[in-house]
Amino acid sequence: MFRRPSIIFRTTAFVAVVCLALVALDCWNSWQSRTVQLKQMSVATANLARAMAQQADDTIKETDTALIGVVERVEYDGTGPAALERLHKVLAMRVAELPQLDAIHVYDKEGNWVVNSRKVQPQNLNNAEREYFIFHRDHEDRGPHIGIPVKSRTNGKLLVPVSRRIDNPDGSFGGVALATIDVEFFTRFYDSLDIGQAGAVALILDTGTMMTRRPFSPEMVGRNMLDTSLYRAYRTLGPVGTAEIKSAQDGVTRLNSFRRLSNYPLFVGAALSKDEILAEWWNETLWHTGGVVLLVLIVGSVGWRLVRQMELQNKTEAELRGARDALEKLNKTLNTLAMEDGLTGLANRRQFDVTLDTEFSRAMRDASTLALILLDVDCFKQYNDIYGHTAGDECLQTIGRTISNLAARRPGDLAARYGGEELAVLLPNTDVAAAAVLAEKIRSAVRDLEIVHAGAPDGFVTLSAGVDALSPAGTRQPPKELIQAADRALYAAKMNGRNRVCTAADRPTAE
Ligand SMILES: Nc1nc2c(ncn2[C@@H]2O[C@H](COP(=O)(O)OP(=O)(O)OP(=O)(O)O)[C@@H](O)[C@H]2O)c(=O)[nH]1
Repeated sequence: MFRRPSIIFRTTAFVAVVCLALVALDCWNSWQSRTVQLKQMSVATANLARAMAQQADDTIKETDTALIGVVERVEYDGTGPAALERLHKVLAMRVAELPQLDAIHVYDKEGNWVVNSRKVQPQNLNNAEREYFIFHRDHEDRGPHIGIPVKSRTNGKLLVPVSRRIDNPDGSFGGVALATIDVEFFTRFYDSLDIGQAGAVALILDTGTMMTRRPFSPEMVGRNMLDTSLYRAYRTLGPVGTAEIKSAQDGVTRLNSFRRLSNYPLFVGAALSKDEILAEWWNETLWHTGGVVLLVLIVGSVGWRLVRQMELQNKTEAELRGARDALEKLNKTLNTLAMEDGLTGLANRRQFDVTLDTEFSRAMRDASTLALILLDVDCFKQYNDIYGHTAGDECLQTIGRTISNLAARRPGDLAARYGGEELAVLLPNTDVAAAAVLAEKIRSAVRDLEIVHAGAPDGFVTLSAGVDALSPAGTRQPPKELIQAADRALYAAKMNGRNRVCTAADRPTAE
């Protein structure tokens, strides 16, 4: 059977649910705003990578366009003294126009320096061992080639070589045209980007060689990046993608976006530190978590006080109920004590008087009968004298029990101690004859107890009884007269030799 939980349990559960709901709501809210923050930053890094890729693409495109012109001139004008003089001027002009360029060079098929954009034209220098030279010598491909970064022989700068092959009229290898982009050009652009303290960006060759990066360090230029997580992510997810990567170098976890250049075999990577991305979110989260904790504490403490109050109220109510029950019990006991005879356990005189009045009125009202038996222990003075007062008390108790067992069978019947050794039985709706029969039963039962009484005529304790009753047709008379009539009958019983029942007509019914 389902038992409804107590109000205290329900209140405690309600407060607990409210507190938990507040905490859960705050956690969910915080997690949502963290997800949004990371998503926004992912878009931001992707946009950054797009801008970097565009810048690198444009820079190389401009450089390559200049190279195409140079190759065309050399292939058509040749490398005679007049042509070289004109070419030198053109090269110087191109370099002056394009801020990213450090220089433009032309090498013959042996790698010897033919002409360049600088004012001074060094003699007897050879670049045949450079990677880009070897590439063009061995490949007939006429497209641009982005080489691995080199250090300038003339000014020591770090340079990104962009080169094209020059063919002889018969299609054989005739030399190389080279334009070098200053690494610092990219570095300056990357420094202008807002990527926080721990952010990083890089320009990397598709083959895994680092061109440049921010934070910049000269040793990183030309480094092989094949083993890095960024390169692996690019290879796996590329040409465009985003990945969360923990740096092996500085241990910082970053949100990386990478993108391949549209026209050249390079890719850029843009990364923002996750800690920096989430710094503001952390700040906000700490504030409202503090607020929620405070709220939970307030709700919890108010709830706790409420529950305590209820417990106290319940306890007080239980105590009051207990006190009321105890009082009722005490009242009952007092009532019983007030209405009961302490020795025999029968009703006392007070109760007898009250009941007589009540039953008398009822009998008059209903024109019914009401009988009264008065009983008196015979020669009781002698009994006390012979056996002592305590034995006398015990004898009265025994007689009381016997009367109680025989009389008072019906709800309205009442057996009472009328006074001293005198007892009474009140019987509503009973006539004299029926009362006399009951009186005889009592007398006989007491005699049959065979309580030895050396002072009594037949050696045992006996009773005498007087019986009378109101008749329905009788005239109205006070209850006192019923008692007097029964008493007269009792007197008659005594006079006629005791141990007998007499009615008001003074006729003994037993010997
Ligand atoms: N032990 C004891 N004796 C009581 C009690 N109440 C009354 N008595 C005694 O009962 C005796 C009544 O004596 P009496 O009125 O002379 O009558 P009796 O000796 O019974 O003689 P009859 O009534 O004429 O047979 C008195 O001695 C009372 O002291 C009681 O509660 N206990």
